[in-house]
Amino acid sequence: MTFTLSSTLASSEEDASHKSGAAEQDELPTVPDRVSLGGMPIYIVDKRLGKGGFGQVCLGRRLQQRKTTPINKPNKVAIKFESTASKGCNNGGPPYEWQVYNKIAGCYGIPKIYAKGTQGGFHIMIMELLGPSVWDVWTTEGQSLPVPYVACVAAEALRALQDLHGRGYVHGDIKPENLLLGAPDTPDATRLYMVDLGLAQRYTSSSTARHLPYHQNPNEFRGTIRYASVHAHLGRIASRRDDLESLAYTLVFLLSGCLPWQGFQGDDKGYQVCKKKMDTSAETLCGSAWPPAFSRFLESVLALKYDEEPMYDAYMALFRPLTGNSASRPLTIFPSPEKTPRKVVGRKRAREDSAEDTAAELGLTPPDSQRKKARTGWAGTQWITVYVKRRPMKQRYHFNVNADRLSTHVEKGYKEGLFITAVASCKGLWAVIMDASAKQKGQSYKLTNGVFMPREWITEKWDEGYYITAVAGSDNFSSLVVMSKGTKWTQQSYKVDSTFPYEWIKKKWRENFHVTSIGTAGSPATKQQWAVVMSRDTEFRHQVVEIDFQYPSEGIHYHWDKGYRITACGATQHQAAVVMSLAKRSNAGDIVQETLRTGDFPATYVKEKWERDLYIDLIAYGRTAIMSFYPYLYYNDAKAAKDWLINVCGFEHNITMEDPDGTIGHAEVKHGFGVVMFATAKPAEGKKSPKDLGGAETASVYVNVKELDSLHDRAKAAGGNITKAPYDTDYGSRDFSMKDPEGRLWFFGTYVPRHECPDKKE
Ligand SMILES: Nc1ncnc2c1ncn2[C@@H]1O[C@H](COP(=O)(O)OP(=O)(O)OP(=O)(O)O)[C@@H](O)[C@H]1O
Repeated sequence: MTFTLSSTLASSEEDASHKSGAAEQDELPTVPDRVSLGGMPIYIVDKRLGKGGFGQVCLGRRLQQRKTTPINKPNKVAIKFESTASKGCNNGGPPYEWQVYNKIAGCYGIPKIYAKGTQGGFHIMIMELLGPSVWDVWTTEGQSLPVPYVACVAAEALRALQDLHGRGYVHGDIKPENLLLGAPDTPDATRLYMVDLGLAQRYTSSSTARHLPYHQNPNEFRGTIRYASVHAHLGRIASRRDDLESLAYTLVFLLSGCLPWQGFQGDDKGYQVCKKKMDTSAETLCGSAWPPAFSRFLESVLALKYDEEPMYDAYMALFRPLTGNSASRPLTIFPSPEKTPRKVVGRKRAREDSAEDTAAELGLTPPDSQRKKARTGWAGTQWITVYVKRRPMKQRYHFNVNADRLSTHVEKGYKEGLFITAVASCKGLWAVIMDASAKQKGQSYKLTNGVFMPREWITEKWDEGYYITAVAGSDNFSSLVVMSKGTKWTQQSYKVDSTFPYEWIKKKWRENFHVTSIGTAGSPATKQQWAVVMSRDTEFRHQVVEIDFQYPSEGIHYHWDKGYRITACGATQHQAAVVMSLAKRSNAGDIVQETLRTGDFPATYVKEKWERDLYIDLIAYGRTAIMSFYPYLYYNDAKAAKDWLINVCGFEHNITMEDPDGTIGHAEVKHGFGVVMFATAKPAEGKKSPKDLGGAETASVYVNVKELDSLHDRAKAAGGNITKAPYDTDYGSRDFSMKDPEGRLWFFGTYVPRHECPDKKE
């Protein structure tokens, strides 16, 4: 069983490659040479079939072989030994896995358990003998399996998961090593089974059968890094969607032989892998080499909510057409449910279309315009502003403030009786919110140059009775720390760390501290740092942390509904963290709160919010989103560009040509965020254009966003050269550009998070 915290997990997935090795035989405790459990015949222990983190599985042969045996006392069995001293057993008690097997007996695709007992210092489970794992088959077949095989694995694993989930459990460790075939030379040799329930967990309450409440424990990880869902990496309580995400990664691994996040090493391997998963869209991962069913499945699974019931039947229906006909099918698959024949009007559908259509019919693929993209593969940074409804009051905001100008604004505010309530930094400039909400008796602030959190100054101010009430850091580690007098807090402590210091927060929670501010500094080019400030005797009763590689919308809504409100937030360029608190006051849950994410500082929106008595309470700038991306191609001969794409890069779909009329157009990205402006290089009279392109004779080729990654890869494979775009466009962040082998074709993409994303709890 794999059951370790993230820091110790690095080796667990690598274990997969050296299961059942004779060379390792000696490292394991010697198991008895025969097993005799009450009610069962005696079994001679034969060769080892496999081993895991805590146990080993051996072949058992019945001492007295019979021509015919009762179904539950076969001649050959698998015997799983786990030392009673093993960490997987609770104080020598039976392994946790046994409980799960008891609860789910008879589940589709789970091996039969004949007996369990203890003998000679081992917990012993006698189970149905199975054959090689899908990992073994993948290895023998040259580290990639054909589509029909993988589609069968998909369909069968889905059926087994449907049954397991139906019984209130999630598996928690779906991977090729835990998917086994039936015993060779038996009628079940081509059936698929799921083993290793050591990480299985209930996701429903055993008494009410209702879904367990949502919760995130950042830093807590169970599973195997390579196949774990992003939610598992982020420490969210396991739910059905996690098994399906792991299954999707398993399928891609079986098809393609590798996953893009393999090869990370070091202490932060789990973090790096998770980040890479978040930055990889379903289209990129599944590529265009495989039938679209795989990316449809992944895309749909990634969009599942915490407690949403997956559409197992629809998923199975996606894969079934790819499994081949029943005579040639490499694995036995569960018969498809009775289906009303679909009326096909017009043309005869190609196989790939039929998977698409099935998915659409089953509601898996809503039209692009409605589809909420879980991961589009491009990180984006935005302003996050959190608003709270208050009695009418004066509030002022300043943004894009240069260090030299800061004091002018602040002093002016102080003269008007306002205090700084929130600060943030974006691209080396500062944002400051001042208002009359704080019941403060005095305030002091310090702007440092290149030093994140000026310890000496903070200590001095603490001694004078001030507490940190707001903090922000910039890309070069300069910081703006605001300390105030008049809070009811009695003690304060802060921690600066390159990873979000959740363990420290948990320790401080136990000492009656609560998070009161968060600041971040650094950029991807340097190390990033979090500063978390915690204070004692706050107005909070309980806090939770939501952290993600995008704005953690689901967790925020869940906790809003439970009466929590956002009381601190911060974001680096990789992650956003939100702290939500339950106040001691019983009516605190009535507080109206809204959030907004915007590409630019939300100046115009703030005014509109003020009209509704909503005032900025918190502000941060950092990564909030996986952006939609609208690429465009620019070439001085559009036809040649198209030819190059189609004939050399093998790029077929969704290319539309536009006349080189020199006008500026704009396109709305249908899913996700963003209105992206684009322009041809020859500007029309009086219109804006990208800076360095004016005057060239050009045409543009617009490429559907979905094709970007495959285009990118194919062009690279065809000898294209990918470079950084040489200029910033007027319309947003530059990203990258690409030339064909002759240096002719320019391809560049840009994303602009111009679209506002409001979120509210009233
Ligand atoms: N019923 C079975 N028949 C044949 N081989 C089996 C059977 N059950 C398990 N094995 C083999 O033993 C290996 C380890 O089994 P299992 O995963 O249940 O053990 P574990 O100690 O819980 O492993 P891990 O630490 O990887 O979670 C499997 O990968 C498989 O190769």
